[in-house]
Amino acid sequence: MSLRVVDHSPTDAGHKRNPGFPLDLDWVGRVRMNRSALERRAATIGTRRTVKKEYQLAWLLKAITMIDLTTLNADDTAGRVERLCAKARHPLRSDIVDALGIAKLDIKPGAVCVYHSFVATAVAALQGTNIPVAAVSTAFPHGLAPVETKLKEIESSVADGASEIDIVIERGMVLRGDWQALYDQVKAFRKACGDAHMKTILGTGELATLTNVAKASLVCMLAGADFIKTSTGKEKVNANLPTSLAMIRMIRWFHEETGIEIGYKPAGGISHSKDALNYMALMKEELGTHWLQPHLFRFGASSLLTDIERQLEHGLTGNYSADYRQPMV
Ligand SMILES: O=C[C@H](O)COP(=O)(O)O
Repeated sequence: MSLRVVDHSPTDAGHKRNPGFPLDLDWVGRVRMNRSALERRAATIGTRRTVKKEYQLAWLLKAITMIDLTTLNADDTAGRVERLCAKARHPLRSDIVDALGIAKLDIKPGAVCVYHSFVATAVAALQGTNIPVAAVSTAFPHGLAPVETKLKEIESSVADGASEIDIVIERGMVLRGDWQALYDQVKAFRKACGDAHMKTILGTGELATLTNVAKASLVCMLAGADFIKTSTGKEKVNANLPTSLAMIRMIRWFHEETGIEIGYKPAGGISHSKDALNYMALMKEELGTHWLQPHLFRFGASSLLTDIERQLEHGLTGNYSADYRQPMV
């Protein structure tokens, strides 16, 4: 099968990391989001445009390179994390890779994402692959621990080899409108991350309004976030398209004002290929193809890869295989 595959190599050469900026409360005060307008716009994604046939397979392969392959369960074990890392090394069955003729592309996920306790296990299991390990540090998923404890957790994750840190903000700071407290804490987290890239989880389903989501996005970007991320996957409402639109528009505004490109990570409940394609279409339409690269876009997802693998097989054979043929962990 001849596949028109878009460029999968991460081209982050020349990417300037967010240095952080002073807290501009006047800018924060000017941020407003209109929920019904965002919902109307989001509803058009996936209806007006779809990618089909070999283009769809190419988009799905690209999606794999932007997945943070995740396990964040209370019953995680070293064995489960090792199996997840084995899947990260070989995200697609070899018969699918051969049939698509994509062995040379060496497709790998964006990162493996685990709790702090399993960072060392994942780093060891991924040795020699260049796949980064992301740790959810700072009292994930609630974020409610003394700041010193959270800073220590970040430092420990970095010491164990995590090169990406997903921090969670205290939702109460947003609900109280205490932007200074949020800024100060996220800035301290960024300092503790050092060279590790910081993704800032907002817990959007618990922030009450899209204006709050947008203001919190801005404050986190000003404080030095490399990525803004929707959810922990543990809130009642996780990633969705209207919320994504609010965050993506803040990324665009921030870029217009500062020239700095911030990454976006929707997370929680993204388990179908169609969802992945919708998020990618949204990114392309709002920020351009340039943003569809692993250093600027990630899916936080525990089961998306399984569905993508099934869709790729369906694209090749016309049949859907049973879930057990694409086991995750
Ligand atoms: O950050 C990642 C999320 O915890 C994954 O959520 P999920 O299990 O709903 O895919």
